[in-house]
Amino acid sequence: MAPLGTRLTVTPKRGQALTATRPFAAGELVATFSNPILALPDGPSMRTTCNYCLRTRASLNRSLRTCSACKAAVYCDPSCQRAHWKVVHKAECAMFTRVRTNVGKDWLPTPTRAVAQVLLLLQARDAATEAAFGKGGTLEGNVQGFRDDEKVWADFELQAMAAVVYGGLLESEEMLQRAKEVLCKIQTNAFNRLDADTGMAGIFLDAELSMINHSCVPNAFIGFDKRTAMLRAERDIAAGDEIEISYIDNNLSRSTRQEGLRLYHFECKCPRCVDDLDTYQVASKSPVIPLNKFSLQPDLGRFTTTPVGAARVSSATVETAYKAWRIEAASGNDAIATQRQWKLCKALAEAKMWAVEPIPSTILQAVSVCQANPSTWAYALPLSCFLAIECDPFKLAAPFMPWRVKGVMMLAKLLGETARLTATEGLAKTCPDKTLDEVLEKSDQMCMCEGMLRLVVHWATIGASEDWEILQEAKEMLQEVETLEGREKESALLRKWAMDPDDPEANAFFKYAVLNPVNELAALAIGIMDGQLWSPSR
Ligand SMILES: C[S@@+](CC[C@H](N)C(=O)[O-])C[C@H]1O[C@@H](n2cnc3c(N)ncnc32)[C@H](O)[C@@H]1O
Repeated sequence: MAPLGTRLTVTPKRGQALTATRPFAAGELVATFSNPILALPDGPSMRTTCNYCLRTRASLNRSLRTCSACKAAVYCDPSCQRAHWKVVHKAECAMFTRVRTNVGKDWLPTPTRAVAQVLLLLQARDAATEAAFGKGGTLEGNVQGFRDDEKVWADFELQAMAAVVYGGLLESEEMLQRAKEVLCKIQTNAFNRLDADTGMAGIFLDAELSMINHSCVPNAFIGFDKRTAMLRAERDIAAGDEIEISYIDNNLSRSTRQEGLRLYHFECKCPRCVDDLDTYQVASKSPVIPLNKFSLQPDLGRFTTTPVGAARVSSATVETAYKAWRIEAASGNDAIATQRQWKLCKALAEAKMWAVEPIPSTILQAVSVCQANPSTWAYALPLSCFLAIECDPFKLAAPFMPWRVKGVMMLAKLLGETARLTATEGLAKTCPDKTLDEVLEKSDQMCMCEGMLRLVVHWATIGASEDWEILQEAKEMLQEVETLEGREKESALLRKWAMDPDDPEANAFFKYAVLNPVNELAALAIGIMDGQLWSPSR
């Protein structure tokens, strides 16, 4: 069954597909998926994450209760424990006693646990699991494709064996074969449930959601909230359009994307792949560009003319830089490693291709490096401004995309902090740079902060669920900032701008009080990356 507003179709070259039966506006929720067959945290984090609702101990800020039988699975409360027992833990609980006895561990690697769960649910004749994973089940497995890849298949054999042994299942050739087929289906259909807020991963598999095919220029995206996946339109979708999401980071170069898609066993024929388009070329064709009128990059012309006046570097150069960067990035993320990674971005930086990886990832990492050291802390602000105006809008042309909203929220928080320090004169003491200090001194950082918060509240309301932590936090901060004494006039103008960005007076104020200082700060970023960050001087 397909969710309301969609229907299942079958295409000759791509198998089953999900197609819209009515139009969806950009940002609109297409469907929610709350009854996954698999929803589990990654390996060892099953000890620090509620095994049912998948909220982490850190986000809940309290200790979790452990299953008294297996002493492995943990829960945030008795209702989650009962619900998990019903959906799967009843079948898998004894497995963890075996694991402890055999290898002295209280967790299993994610794929092993996932395969064991499916096999145990099949054994218990669970209807949904049978319909998806049973003989003639709905899920594509690309079994032959995996079998042809010797290295992958050898890996699958080990994982399948572990699932059968720890699952306490009959160790027959038939069971092992079945376990490998289950693994193929999981690999093809499960989502990496990357939690944007905590950075925690895990896997999520829902049989209906698995019907969605891939494109590197998708028209939809998925967000996760606890045990629910939400499918939203990334741009307007017309009735009759196939709904497509990206299985991988679609901003990476073509060969890196192809490497990521290898495990799905198909050749992507999207325009980005066929014409080998870079991030800017894709952004320039995006139908959601006009939404950026209400954003930190309201100069819509930039979407079609950027990078300005520079010769584009070839995709081969991008590939080489990214490959070298990936090796370097794996070696560390401290200041020295980040500086080395930045050097590998040189060719792209000279061409001003700021939104092309590995530049954004390196700058984002530099933000963390700055924040870890009091003498460089303030540099995080110009670097984040740069990401918000020169990288994120071109990588994610829709301003409601959660990663983009998160970047603006990061700025709001930094500004709240620098405003507090400037007011107490603490910033001048810690700010490592005179020019930065001067820009901050003359800017109204509270106005900038409020502008950011209004953007977050506006876009998160469109592209995320009401209880998204970032949205809640932004609303609370906005309430505080709005009610600060002495800023009634500024706040009224920003409120007016949020309601009508075309209002001349409000728009001019937003430009003067928010956009101009953000651009001035961003202008310092490359100098910081090229030198000051690594040898701060005053
Ligand atoms: C999650 S499933 C999607 C549903 C699948 N089409 C089916 O019939 O069950 C992933 C598999 O769908 C196919 N697929 C997804 N996107 C595709 C695309 N753009 N072109 C061709 N095949 C695609 C590949 O076989 C891939 O391994």
